[in-house]
This record gives sequence, C-alpha cells and structure tokens, in this order.
Amino acid sequence: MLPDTLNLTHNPKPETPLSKPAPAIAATQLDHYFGKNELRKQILFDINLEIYTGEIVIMTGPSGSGKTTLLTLIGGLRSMQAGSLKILGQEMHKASKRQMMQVRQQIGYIFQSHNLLSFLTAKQNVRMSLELHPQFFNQDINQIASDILATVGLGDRVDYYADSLSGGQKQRVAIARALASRPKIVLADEPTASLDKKTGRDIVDILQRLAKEQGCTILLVTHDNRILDIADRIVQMEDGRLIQA
Ligand SMILES: Nc1ncnc2c1ncn2[C@@H]1O[C@H](COP(=O)(O)OP(=O)(O)OP(=O)(O)O)[C@@H](O)[C@H]1O
Repeated sequence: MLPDTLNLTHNPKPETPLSKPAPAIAATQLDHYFGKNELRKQILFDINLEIYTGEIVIMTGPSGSGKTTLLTLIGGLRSMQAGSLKILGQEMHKASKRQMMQVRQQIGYIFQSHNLLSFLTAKQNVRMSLELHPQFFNQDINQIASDILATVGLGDRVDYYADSLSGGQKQRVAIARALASRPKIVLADEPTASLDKKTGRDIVDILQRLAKEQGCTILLVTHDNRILDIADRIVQMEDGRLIQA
C-alpha cells in the first residue's frame, strides 16, 4: 500500500488560485509630513489599510491624530509624499493632476461643514455636482437631482434656498449631492457633528441605505459613538498610526 502522503493520482488544480478582488482603497507604508526644514513634522506613520468595494469603514481616534489628513490623501485632495496609495486601481503617489482629477470624479465628499452654496436652492446645489460629470451631459439632471432629494426625505424642499434649511436638512442635501452622481467611494468627515441625536441617526441611516443600494464604499471619520453600528469595520487612528479594531 502506498503511504497516504504519496498521491500519485492526477489532481488538477486551477492554474491561478481564486484571488480576492482588488480593494477600492489600498494604502501601503504611507507616511505624511507637514512643514518644511526644521519645522517638518511627521503626521502619518506607516499606514497600511485596505478597504474593499461595498465596505463601510469608520475611522475614529483622538483629535489631532491624523484622520482628516489621511481622508484628504485618499480623496486626492492632497498630494502623496511617501508610500503607496491606490484608489480604484490608480496609484496616487506621483499621479498627474489629470489622474487625480479622474479619481476625484469617482468620489463623493461629505464634510462637517456641508459647504452648500447658500444662494442656491437644494436642487441647484445637487445639480452643480452632476454638471461636473460628462456622463450626465445628456441626462435630465433636474429630475435626477429632484429624485435623490426625495430619497433623502427632502422632496418638499427641492426649491428651498440652502440658507433656509435646518442643519439636518442641509446635511441631507450634502448627502444627496455626494451620492447623486453614483460615486464608487464616499468619504465623510464628521457628517453628524453638530446634529442632534435623532437627526444624526437619520443621516447615517440614509447614508448606509443609499450606499448599500448603489454598492459604493464608504470611509467615515467620526467621534460620534452613537453611529458606530453602521460600520462593517472600525479602524482607529492614534498619534498618526492606524490600529485595526
Ligand atoms: N496644513 C497643515 N499644516 C501643518 N500641520 C497640520 C496641517 N493640517 C493638520 N496639521 C496637523 O496634523 C495633525 C493631524 O491633523 P488632522 O486634522 O489630520 O487630525 P484629526 O485626527 O482629523 O483631528 P480632528 O479629529 O480634531 O479633526 C495635527 O497635529 C494638526 O495640527
């Protein structure tokens, strides 16, 4: 009898093993510095992070630990200095302005200060983001903007000026604006700050629902412990280093 370890039968194996899909966001040994010469200070240290398509990841951590710096690098709003950062397959280190812009077009941004234009209506604010995307040139962007505003519960406010909306309503417009063009990635920095508990909850529930419907990847920075449950994964930043929770 042959020993068990000797397998002489032909056992065809797939030529290439089943591989994981490429992550939407992949940072490897990423460092970042602010300041020049003797004022140069390292802010991010050896960041390694992979976020897969459809994942909702929350990043927490003390004030000043580097969360916003990392978020703006991932968003292509700041140039990479050291390490590798691939966003939707595009290497951001040494990327050209055009390449960075192409990446930015596939990202929706939601910031604490919603950055709405107060002299435009809710619909006009959402329309503006669609006007930047060539794939919407031949589409009825008024209708698309109205539809997404209805989805975030503002169907009766589409023609209200941003100025006349409450904080929670403005934040809903900001979500509608970020998601209207169906971005592959949404980056949100403290989207519930300055909102009361219920409004904050409503905002993240809307964000979660729309993201799952659209299959987009979300990276959300927050200090708000009340919304941690929407995350598939929580990562923590401390003194410029990432600790996976
Ligand atoms: N443009 C800049 N020039 C110099 N230092 C900066 C700059 N932006 C941020 N910093 C410093 O980098 C560090 C990280 O800041 P960052 O805003 O990324 O932290 P954070 O974790 O997002 O903080 P918070 O939770 O308070 O928003 C801080 O020490 C901050 O002072």
